[in-house]
Amino acid sequence: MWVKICANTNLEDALLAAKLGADAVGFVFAPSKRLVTPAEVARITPHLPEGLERVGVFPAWSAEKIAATVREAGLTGVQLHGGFDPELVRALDEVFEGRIKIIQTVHWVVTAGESSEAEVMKQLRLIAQMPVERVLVDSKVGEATGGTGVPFNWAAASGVFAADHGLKLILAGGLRPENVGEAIERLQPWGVDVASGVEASAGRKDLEKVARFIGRAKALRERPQPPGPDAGEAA
Ligand SMILES: O=C(O)c1ccccc1N[C@@H]1O[C@H](COP(=O)(O)O)[C@@H](O)[C@H]1O
Repeated sequence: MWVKICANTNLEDALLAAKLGADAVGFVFAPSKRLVTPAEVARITPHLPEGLERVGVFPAWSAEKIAATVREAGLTGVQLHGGFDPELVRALDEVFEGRIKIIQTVHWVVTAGESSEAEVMKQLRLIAQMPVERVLVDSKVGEATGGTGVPFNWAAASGVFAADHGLKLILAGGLRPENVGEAIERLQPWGVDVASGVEASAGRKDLEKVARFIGRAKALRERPQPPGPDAGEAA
């Protein structure tokens, strides 16, 4: 199970996540209580272990601005959190020639009830035609598109996660040490991602919560995936 500990704001927390077995750490450049600047992240990433993925969470910026931030901050991945824009995905793939992992976020609008299922399914079919393997499904609550601490309806989402669209689905939204095991058992995602559920306060991680979250997630395995470029990297 691939695990990302997101919304880091300092070196201590990012190193803690790495030490406890996270596969990736995230840094939020979208409007957030956990917002960081490229310069701040540039002071953190040189001190992280080599194999640890460093993912920037971006709003709807241009490909040029995202690429400049990736370079300045020393990132290995981008999480496109400001909607699905095929042109942006193509432009980033071209600029980085596949060297950067792209995670496309799809939002499950929690107030939309079961109609979210059809909308998310539609977006996954479109994304499956793009040079993107990883898709993060996160809750949208009102205008808040991330870091909400609110899970979406896992029962309604079970068909989406069980469908064979050839994508690696990452579950996010309101995950915590207490519910991540149930979430994985019900949806069997390829990976999980958490921000607020492992915090002591906004932007500060809680050691014990991070340890319990990673321990629980790593104890469970994802659904077997078809072999691809990432095969075997998140066992
Ligand atoms: O974490 C944030 O503050 C944030 C703000 C704006 C966009 C994305 C953000 N984080 C992403 O949201 C998911 C879910 O957060 P939570 O676990 O429900 O608090 C998180 O994994 C980040 O990828």
